[in-house]
Amino acid sequence: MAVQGKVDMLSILRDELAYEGGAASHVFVVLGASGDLAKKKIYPTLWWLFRDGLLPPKTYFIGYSRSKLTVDDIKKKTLPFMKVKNGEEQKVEQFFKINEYIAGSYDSPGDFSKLNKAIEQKGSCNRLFYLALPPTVYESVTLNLKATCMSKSDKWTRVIVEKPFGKDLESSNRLSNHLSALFKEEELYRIDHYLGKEMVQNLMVLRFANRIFSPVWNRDGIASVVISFKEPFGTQGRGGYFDDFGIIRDVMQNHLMQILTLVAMEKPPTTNAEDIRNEKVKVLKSIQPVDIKDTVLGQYVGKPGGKGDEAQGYLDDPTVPKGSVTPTFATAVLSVKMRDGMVYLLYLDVEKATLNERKAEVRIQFKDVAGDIFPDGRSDELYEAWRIFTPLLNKIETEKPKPITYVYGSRRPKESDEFMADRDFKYTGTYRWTESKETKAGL
Ligand SMILES: NC(=O)C1=CN([C@@H]2O[C@H](COP(=O)(O)OP(=O)(O)OC[C@H]3O[C@@H](n4cnc5c(N)ncnc54)[C@H](OP(=O)(O)O)[C@@H]3O)[C@@H](O)[C@H]2O)C=CC1
Ligand SMILES: O=C1O[C@H](COP(=O)(O)O)[C@@H](O)[C@H](O)[C@H]1O
Repeated sequence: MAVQGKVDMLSILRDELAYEGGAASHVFVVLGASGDLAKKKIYPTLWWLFRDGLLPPKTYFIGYSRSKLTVDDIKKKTLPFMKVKNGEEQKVEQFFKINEYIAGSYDSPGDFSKLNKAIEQKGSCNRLFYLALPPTVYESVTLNLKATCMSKSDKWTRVIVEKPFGKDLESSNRLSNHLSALFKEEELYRIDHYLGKEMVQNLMVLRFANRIFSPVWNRDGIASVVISFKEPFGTQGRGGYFDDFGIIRDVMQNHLMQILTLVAMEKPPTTNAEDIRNEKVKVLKSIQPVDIKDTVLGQYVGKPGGKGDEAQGYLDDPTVPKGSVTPTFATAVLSVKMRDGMVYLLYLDVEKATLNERKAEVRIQFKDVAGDIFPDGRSDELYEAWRIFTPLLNKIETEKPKPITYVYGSRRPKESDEFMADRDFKYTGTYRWTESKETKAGL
């Protein structure tokens, strides 16, 4: 799980570059430059930093992956995600001028030497390597980086690895050992970009800095919590990574667990990263492994008659192996038993290609209050409002009375004024149909 405080690329670059005073050269290498993360998040973020003048003057970008591409190909892929405004076209050109692309494999020392030569051409520089890659290649890539691409002399190297950190407990431990044998802790960043999201960061403030929620956020107040993630699009060519991992590893084990810990943890003594981490770990230790009987798994199929992406089921994505049973949907129920006896029931719900809206949501179900005056749980307002109108609506349905007519966009029909006048209706301050009536009502 990511270290709190080292959350997104923006903060990494700000932290790392600040103490250089902008004097040194920097080379940012995107490994997996041909992929989805690179085009949707990494290149756009680099562009925004460049556009807003947040990078040191001598900064260069190198994309690296196996696909035979050019900088122009990268530009075409990522432009739709860069949110370029009118008048910024020239700046975009300048941005791509400081980009390079190198095709190479993830296990060839020769290809990493090529990459190193390209970096060396920028002179003595600090180096950041962002692994926008499936975790299956982290070991070979980092071995090659260590052997061939580290900064020389007084310059530093940073290696940034993405979630999921491993594929299961064993491979995660192995990866930890592998990375710590190669790099110092200060050279390593483990990223979970959900920690950088404003709403996620606000969860602690919501819980621990106000009087509304703190008193009810306990075993007496909360019945259950539902944490959901829904996306309106499918894998869109990410089968090379996704099919090996599936939705539980992709989103549930990391993004949703980070949210879960922030929802369920006790108040930390301070907002210091270690204190928060310790509280989160206590929550995680209180959760039993998820049982298959408490889980529902699914995989999306194309929508009959749907257009474009909608028509494409998971198995129709050409990057997904035929007959794959990898889940793209999962719901799981967990229970967290805290030391004070507090029990949360947690529903985790992750879905790709489901709604036509995108959402990540935490829903808290509070317990019923004692002495509930609405014992049958019926929404009484709704019930009464329908009770009042249903006989009328039924009558209209059966008798079909002829409606009076009125002209589109005109004032209300004259007949209705007469109808109201017949009843000696007292107009009140809210009546707004005609100027004369408004005046009469004293508005
Ligand atoms: N996409 C997203 O929105 C986000 C993704 N991430 C993380 O980023 C990482 C990469 O994800 P993403 O970019 O979506 O995945 P992609 O499937 O797009 O993979 C990235 C690149 O890796 C190479 N690749 C793909 N599959 C394999 C494979 N089996 N073996 C070797 N190389 C492969 C491909 O490049 P080539 O063939 O050219 O070498 C591909 O372009 C993952 O760890 C993911 O969890 C994190 C946050 C968001
Ligand atoms: O890590 C990932 O996150 C994205 C969703 O993140 P968002 O910030 O774009 O909402 C998800 O699409 C992807 O599958 C997963 O790898």
